[in-house]
Order: sequence, then C-alpha cells, then structure tokens
Amino acid sequence: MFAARQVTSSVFGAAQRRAFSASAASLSKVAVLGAGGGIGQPLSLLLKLNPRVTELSLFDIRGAPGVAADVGHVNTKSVVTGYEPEQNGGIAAALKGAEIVLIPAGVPRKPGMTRDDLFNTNASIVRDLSKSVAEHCPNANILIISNPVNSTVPITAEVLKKAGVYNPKRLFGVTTLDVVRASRFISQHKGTDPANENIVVIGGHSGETIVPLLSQSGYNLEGQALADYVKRVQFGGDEVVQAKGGAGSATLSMAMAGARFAESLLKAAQGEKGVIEPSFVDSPLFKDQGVTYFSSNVELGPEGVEKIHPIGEVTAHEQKLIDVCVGQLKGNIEKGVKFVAENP
Ligand SMILES: NC(=O)C1=CN([C@@H]2O[C@H](COP(=O)(O)OP(=O)(O)OC[C@H]3O[C@@H](n4cnc5c(N)ncnc54)[C@H](O)[C@@H]3O)[C@@H](O)[C@H]2O)C=CC1
Ligand SMILES: O=C([O-])CC(=O)C(=O)O
Repeated sequence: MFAARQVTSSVFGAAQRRAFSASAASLSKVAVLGAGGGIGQPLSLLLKLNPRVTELSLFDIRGAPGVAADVGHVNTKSVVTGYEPEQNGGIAAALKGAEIVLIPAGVPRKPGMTRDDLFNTNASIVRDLSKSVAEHCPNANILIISNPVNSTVPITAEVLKKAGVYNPKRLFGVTTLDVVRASRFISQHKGTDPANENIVVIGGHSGETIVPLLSQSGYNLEGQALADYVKRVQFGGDEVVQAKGGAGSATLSMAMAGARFAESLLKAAQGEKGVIEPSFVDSPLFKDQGVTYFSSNVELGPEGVEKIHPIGEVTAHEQKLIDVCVGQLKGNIEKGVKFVAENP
C-alpha cells in the first residue's frame, strides 16, 4: 500500500489487496490510542484500507466507538472495534493481542506554542497509556506520535523499564512526517517528482532538533536557499499550526505518515527485506554525548529494529545543525526520564 519511499494511488487497488491478503497469512491486530482525534480518525481510515491489517482496535476516552462504526463500513475485510474506558472491555480488550500500537492521544499545539509546551498535559497521558501497553501487550511495536516526541518516547521507555518489559527494538518515535515534508519541499523547489525523493532527516522531532541531510541526496543548495529549506523542514509543523489558526496541528499528513510507518512494520514482520524508515529510537549513534534516543534511518525486521544506519557523510553546515540538535535533544530526553522518576 504505502511504499516506504512513496505513496501511490494503489491504496485503493483491488488487485493489490487480493495479492496482499493471499500473502499476509499472519493475523495483524493494530490498535490506535486516541482514535477519536484529528490524527486518530484519518489514521484509522488508512489502516482500514490496509489489507495487511486484519483487526483494527480503536480506543479513545471519547468517540472511538463512533469512529469504529463509521470506518467499519468500509468494504475491506478487517474487523473494527471501538473502545472507551468503560465500553467493550476498555483498554485491556483494546490492547490484548495487538502487534502494533499507535499512540496519537494528547493535545495538539496552538499558534505561539512549542511542542515542549504540550509536555505538562501529554506526559501523563502517554505515561498512563504506556502502563496499559506494558500490562496488556508488552511485546507490541509501540509507535509514539504524541508530542513532544523527544520526551514522550523516553517516558514510554521508562515506564516499560519499570514494568520489566522494555524492548528497545520495539519502541519508535514517529518522525516520518519530517521526511515526508523534506521530500515534498525539495520536490517543490527543484520541480521533481516527490515520489522519487527520500531526503534523510535525522535528530529529533521539534524545531532545531530536526536535521535534513540534503547533501546525501546529491543536492547542494547554498546560502539563503539552503537556510530557507532547512527552516521550512524544521518548522513545517508550525506552518500547519499557523494555517489552522488555533484548530490544531497537522492531522491528515500525520495520519499518512503514521499509516506508512505501520505498513512498513507489517511488511517487515511478514518477511519483507530492506524496509527502511526513519525513526526516533534507542540509538547508539550519540550515546557518548549523553543522547540516548536519536532518529535516523532504521531497517525494520520481524523483531522490530533490525539495524540502525550510521549518519554517513555530512557537510560542515549539516554538522553544525547536528551539534545544535544534539545539545537540545539531551535536555528533552532528560526531561522525560525525570518525569517518570518523579511521577511513576
Ligand atoms: N509525531 C508527529 O509527527 C506529530 C505529532 N502530533 C501530535 O499528536 C497528538 C494528537 O494530535 P491530534 O490528533 O491533532 O489531537 P486531537 O486533540 O485532535 O486528538 C487527540 C485525541 O486524544 C484523545 N485522548 C486524550 N487523552 C487520552 C487518553 N488518556 N487515552 C486515549 N485517548 C486520549 C482525545 O480524546 C482526542 O480524541 C498531539 O500531541 C500532536 O502534537 C501531531 C502531528 C504530528
Ligand atoms: O507541529 C506540531 O505541533 C505537530 C507536529 O509534530 C508536526 O506537524 O510535525
């Protein structure tokens, strides 16, 4: 459905659905926590369209059963169930047997806010949902969408560690949207087909922690053009927040990015080789500088993270961006770890 490098109109292709359902013998339950929200709804729809998903479990503190009833009428085979805390067995039933759990639960930004301004509300939401994951589906792949991702991923890791079920290969901060944007923006600049662009983006998921490595795709923008491009990738989220004027942040492009990541995990779980996605994971790349999580290209396999790719060659300008990123990330990660230590 979604190629890691491109999305095609084959999302609706009957022939492809038949081919997948023949090959996708395994049962794949996918759960969305926060399914009633701006991201959760279109994400649920895209997952319903994915023939690799056999069961779709939609949980929210409000609204998920309605979304499930609606999405459940789409004529694909997967079974959809909606859950609220006191309905259909609540979060325990929603999570039981899940292979992938996507978490877009939490508040979005309004103009003038940074992602870190969401910490006070979203940290406890992610902590509590992570406790439920630890209890009900500790072996699932966990995809954290809720912001600030640079801190919410460490929060989930700390919760899983406390529960004795932390598997660094199965925890992913979703930074796919940064690559989607970086690829789209360069295609607009150069007049190329965005489907053929796959700009490497590393670091984290907020402002200056987002580092596009344009040189690795053979592009050499310079001066103001380079500065403008980097700024647009780093602050692409703000562009949407401003345009929505208080009604939230990116939801549709994020749903596409989340669905693409889930599709890549399912492909890898079903034996496909060479599936690569960028993701914010427990990473050795900058551990010597105290940065325990970092986003870079990650090869996925049946066990989750199979290989973390090295950063590779960078220009002097990109190195400066990385230095700024690493300094900021360290603080974001420590904030998440400290939160769980002080608020278990
Ligand atoms: N990683 C990324 O690239 C991106 C992340 N985001 C983040 O995703 C999050 C969600 O954004 P939207 O969907 O636009 O927000 P939204 O407010 O439209 O939806 C959030 C949903 O979460 C639900 N929720 C709240 N607490 C919950 C709990 N304890 N359990 C289950 N559900 C709960 C709400 O009821 C609501 O339906 C935000 O934190 C936003 O910043 C947004 C865009 C991109
Ligand atoms: O900007 C935001 O707050 C939402 C987000 O993470 C993005 O769009 O990349």
